[in-house]
Amino acid sequence: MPSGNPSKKKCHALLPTAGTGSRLGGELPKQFQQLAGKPMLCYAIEAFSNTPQVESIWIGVSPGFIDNPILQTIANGAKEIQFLPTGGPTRQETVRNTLAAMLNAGIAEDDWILVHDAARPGITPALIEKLINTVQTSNAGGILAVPLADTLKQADLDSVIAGNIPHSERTIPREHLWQAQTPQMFGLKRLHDALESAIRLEADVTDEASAIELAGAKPLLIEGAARNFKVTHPADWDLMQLLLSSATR
Ligand SMILES: Nc1ccn([C@@H]2O[C@H](COP(=O)(O)OP(=O)(O)OP(=O)(O)O)[C@@H](O)[C@H]2O)c(=O)n1
Ligand SMILES: C[C@](O)(CO)[C@H](O)COP(=O)(O)O
Repeated sequence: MPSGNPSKKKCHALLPTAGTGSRLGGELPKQFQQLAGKPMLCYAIEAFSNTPQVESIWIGVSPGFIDNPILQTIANGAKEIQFLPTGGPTRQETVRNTLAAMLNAGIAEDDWILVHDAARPGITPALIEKLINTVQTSNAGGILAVPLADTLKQADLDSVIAGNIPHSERTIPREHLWQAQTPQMFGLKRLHDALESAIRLEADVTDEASAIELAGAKPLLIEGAARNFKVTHPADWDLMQLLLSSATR
């Protein structure tokens, strides 16, 4: 468990931004495509820039993208932003590489890091502050998540409700089931070491909390919001376009 006075630790945003957006498609990776008038990445940068407790924003991009002029237009005037060529073959490797660069840059080992998908442009300063204010007093680390509202079904290979398993296992009880969102907030060195270990074990961790759980801890679940969904498929893009075109931020 990280030591030190939780209130003295600074908070920094880490935006893994090195994906190819293959499930969405398009000429550019989705985070750089125009969404409601600006590149999708701008929305997350603005939300963290407009959150007073967030000191700096670190953005891990593919090494091949680091000199792309689009990055300078995106960074224009926002809070202390660092673009880093730390993109890796998987999301968790991008996050691990960016955390290592932050340690090398002298960020304090027990400062808080909020890892947020560039693909979740619906994030707001209010949601970020809710996470910070809850986690900072606990030292445990935590994530935004939403309680599952739909009934979950187990499918078989023919995409029908699985008949080859006991009926009691076909409909998965949804009490205590949550859908993980981001930001996910943990101590810098603690998260780096947990991800390093998970990658070495070739564990399939698709979020930061999974690596922390693997290390034996139990992160807090803090209720997020439906608007903070991840833009993955074309239908998500269309829905987020509507939301951002009409919503007040
Ligand atoms: N090697 C990777 C893969 C993903 N990401 C980032 O992780 C976030 C969530 O990942 P996802 O929505 O899956 O993005 P992509 O991997 O780009 O999408 P796809 O799986 O459709 O290719 C995105 O901001 C993406 O840029 C990353 O930094 N490095
Ligand atoms: C981190 C995450 O957004 C939590 O739900 C999700 O695991 C990312 O998955 P992806 O396949 O890398 O988009």
